Amino acid sequence: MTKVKICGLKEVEHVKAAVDAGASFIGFMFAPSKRQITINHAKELAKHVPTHVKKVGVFVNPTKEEVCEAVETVGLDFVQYHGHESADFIQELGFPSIKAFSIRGYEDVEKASQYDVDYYLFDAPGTDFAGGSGRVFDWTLLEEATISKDRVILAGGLNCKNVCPAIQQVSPFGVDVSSGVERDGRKDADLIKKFIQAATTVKGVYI
Ligand SMILES: O=C(O)c1ccccc1N[C@@H]1O[C@H](COP(=O)(O)O)[C@@H](O)[C@H]1O
Repeated sequence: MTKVKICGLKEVEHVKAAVDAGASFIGFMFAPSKRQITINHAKELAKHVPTHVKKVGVFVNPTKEEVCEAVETVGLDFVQYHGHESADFIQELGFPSIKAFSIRGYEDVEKASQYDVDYYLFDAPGTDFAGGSGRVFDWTLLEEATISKDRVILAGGLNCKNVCPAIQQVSPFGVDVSSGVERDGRKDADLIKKFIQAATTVKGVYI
């Protein structure tokens, strides 16, 4: 079954909706974004996340101190690096990690092989911020990827309508969504539920 990460949560109601609907990962944004929250805010939200659902902190070019403080205070299970962090930087910090790659062309997909991380997240390039633009990239660019599919998380403009064809085409380990489960700039419990239902009932080609 394809795993789902619901990203950019800010309200307890939406954390509960994601957990109840079967999300495997919940993402808290610590980087500049309209979804950015403080470490203390995330700590409060984290109280509503059971241990089987993994808490992910999303950062863009953070300092080591920022990452360590958030991991310790919130009890993060994974750190998502969504900027230009080097493989050495991620390695030195040593936390379970997800590295995001903004895909403009195949050369961006190839960059993934330079990293030794738990999951490789392929996303569309950001617009105002480093990610979370709600834009889709060309999924056919992943066809030649050398990274094992069971380490791939697909992101970028996914929603309740396109998540099934996306999974059928790419067969990723997981899918990640932010804009696609929002209405008028705010997360929507009904869309979260519909997205998770769609993503977890469709079968990929390889998984
Ligand atoms: O969500 C954001 O605002 C954001 C800002 C900076 C870096 C990453 C961000 N979000 C990540 O991008 C994916 C895709 O978002 P979308 O579904 O296209 O809106 C999101 O899931 C986050 O992992």
